[in-house]
Amino acid sequence: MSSPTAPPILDFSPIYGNDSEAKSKLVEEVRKCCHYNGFFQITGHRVPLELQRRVMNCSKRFFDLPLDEKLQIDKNLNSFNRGYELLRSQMLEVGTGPELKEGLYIGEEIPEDHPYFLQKKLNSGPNQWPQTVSDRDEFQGTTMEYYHAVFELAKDVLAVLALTLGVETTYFDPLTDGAVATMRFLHYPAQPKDQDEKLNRGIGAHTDFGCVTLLLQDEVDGLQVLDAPTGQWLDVKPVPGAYVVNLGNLFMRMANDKYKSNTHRVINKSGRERYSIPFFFSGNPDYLCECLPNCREQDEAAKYPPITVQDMVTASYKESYGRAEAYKKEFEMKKLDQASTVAAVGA
Ligand SMILES: O=C(O)CCC(=O)C(=O)O
Ligand SMILES: [Fe+2]
Repeated sequence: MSSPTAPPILDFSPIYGNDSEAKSKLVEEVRKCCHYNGFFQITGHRVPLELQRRVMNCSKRFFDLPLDEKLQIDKNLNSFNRGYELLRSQMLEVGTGPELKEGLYIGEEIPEDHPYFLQKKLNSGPNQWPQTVSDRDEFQGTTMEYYHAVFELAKDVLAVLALTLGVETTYFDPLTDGAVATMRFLHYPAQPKDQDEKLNRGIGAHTDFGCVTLLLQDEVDGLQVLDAPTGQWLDVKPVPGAYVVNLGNLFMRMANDKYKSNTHRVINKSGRERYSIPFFFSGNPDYLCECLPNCREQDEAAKYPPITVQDMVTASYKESYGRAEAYKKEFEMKKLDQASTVAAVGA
């Protein structure tokens, strides 16, 4: 058996050109990746390197702020998933500790009179901007410029995914029109080198919830993808300017499990701070996710009933945050237990 290899790096530029042979080759390679584990990297896209550098600089400026200033925009203060998330808030992998990462959640600017806000659509509301970050206008401007650039790229990726399914590039327009996407600035502090691999995660083993994720990493590695057939964890080495693209659970469901949403994790053992910016494309909240064309044989049934983007993603969030809450409660109970034991001994 050949040894497993990390997600391939694909040149995306044929999609913007007229070389139909190069385009077909790209589509074929993407299709192969979708069947294998749903992960690939792309270069040759249209998001400028210079914009990626500016947005990474914004992210670092934010995380450098004192904790009390970051907590002024605590994401627990609103119900629409925007703002700052403290270290150790999430726990995606059963049996591990809360995750060693902090984040800033950003999305399309949705004012409080917008129908999406009024109807409580998925992650829809005003962004929570840090008031004390240096060069605040530039911070907001760059962040939104980047958000919109990656949104466009996500649409291009979906157009290619449509081609892999043998349908028109416009097939996903009803999914992308009015789509909701969430971007996270993430910061992983350096984990001590000798820390127990089993228990400490930057982000625990998980699959993504939505349709497709586009991830920008800095030059510090730490991201790993599980090679299901061999059980090995493969490093996804950072490639300057590239996006790691992976399919989420929603896309796998629509593809009747023919395309994969694969398990991945981050352990930052580099001894350095790590920064990344994942962009989670969910889709129009009202879009009804049904089995996609050419994803089943004629007599094969769809494995899943239709579900809206809104319902599918909301259910996934509830599950993962519920786990972190349950863990913290258990942890607090243990501390209380120990305190009462100590008190009894000391009495
Ligand atoms: O930071 C990374 O490299 C991966 C992040 C990730 O998997 C996620 O946020 O879902
Ligand atoms: Fe992920």
